[in-house]
Amino acid sequence: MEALLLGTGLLLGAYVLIYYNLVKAPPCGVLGSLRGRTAVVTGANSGIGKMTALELARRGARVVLACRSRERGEAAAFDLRQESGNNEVIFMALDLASLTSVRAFATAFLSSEPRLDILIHNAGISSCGRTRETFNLLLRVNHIGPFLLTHLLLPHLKMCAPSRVVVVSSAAHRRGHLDFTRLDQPVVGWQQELRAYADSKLANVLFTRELATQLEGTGVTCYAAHPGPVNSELFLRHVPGWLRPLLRPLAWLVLRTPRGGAQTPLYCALQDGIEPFSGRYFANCHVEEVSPAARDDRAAHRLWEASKRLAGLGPGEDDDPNEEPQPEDSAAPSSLSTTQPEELTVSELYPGAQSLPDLSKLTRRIQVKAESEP
Ligand SMILES: NC(=O)c1ccc[n+]([C@@H]2O[C@H](COP(=O)([O-])OP(=O)(O)OC[C@H]3O[C@@H](n4cnc5c(N)ncnc54)[C@H](O)[C@@H]3O)[C@@H](O)[C@H]2O)c1
Repeated sequence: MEALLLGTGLLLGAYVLIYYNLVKAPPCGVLGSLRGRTAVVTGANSGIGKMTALELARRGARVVLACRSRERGEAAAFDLRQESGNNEVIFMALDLASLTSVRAFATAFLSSEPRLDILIHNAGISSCGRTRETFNLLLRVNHIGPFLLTHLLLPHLKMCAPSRVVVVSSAAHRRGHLDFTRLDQPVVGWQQELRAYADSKLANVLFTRELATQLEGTGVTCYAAHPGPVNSELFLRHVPGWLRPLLRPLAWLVLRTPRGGAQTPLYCALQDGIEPFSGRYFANCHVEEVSPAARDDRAAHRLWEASKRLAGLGPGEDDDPNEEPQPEDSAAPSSLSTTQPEELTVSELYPGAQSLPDLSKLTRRIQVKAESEP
């Protein structure tokens, strides 16, 4: 009897611990008005991206949902307009697997939208599904597409500085390893897919690191964000149909909600004062140290050069980091979000929400002089 009680107590304790640490992660997004600001969120028709877009819309931003499917993208835009009461939520077509589509999106965006303040690379895949491509589809969607999109949208980001780029990465980057001789090799079978997913998430962290270096002094900052383990369709949609009804309740029980998962990307997009951590990796709304492979500046630079080739960036298109940014819009506030007098502050709405990362816990970024590829 005692053993039974002890066992039940332990189980309950473990569940409460998991529930409050993982499922109910404290909201740490910042409240402030984003009126007059424009944000792009990729893959915003579901999961973490949809919740991220909702929070940005609630703060008054014009939000562009960059999604692959017109039907699902338009439906999400409709939902988000209803839920946020903000009519400035629109859909624009973007398929990150196609470099032509990325270019078409950038052309349409740059010609129709006068500004870009926040770019959130959220879209991602964990498997190739039934698609058989001649290239590494996971790297293409999770890294090369976002790499190209960032380059093409940089003129707007610079013009609107201070502006931000957030790359939704994953703790899976710790298992990643980049083999530069086989970067674009097609991925076959679930084991290779798992490895390629981790590699692409490592690419996200290294890309963010190098991007920060390239953008120093421009007022555009960037962050890699780990949303935590989230109950979304990312992995479930590739699980055999018969297994899904078993896994769904388990996932609901132990994983974070998409809204919880959106908190760290939102923090990176909105929190004032984190600019000195440009290029760093955040989890649970705190800056975190990454694995040695993910803080290797030489690898980051090598990946940058390889990505330029894989993204088909011509020499003229490679953004010149020394180029003078255009003058800041004098009407725009100097920080990304502005807390309006009539609005609630984070601590009023979410008591106990975390604020700035504890600077004393930070390990300095190791500066390794990047060398050009042999
Ligand atoms: N769910 C988790 O536990 C978890 C953990 C760590 C990181 N992440 C990351 O969070 C991000 C969002 O994932 P999620 O969990 O919300 O899953 P999700 O499957 O709900 O969202 C992924 C989104 O990306 C879109 N997408 C896929 N391929 C695309 C393409 N070719 N072009 C444009 N959009 C495309 C999908 O349509 C979908 O809207 C991903 O980058 C993922 O790697 C998720």
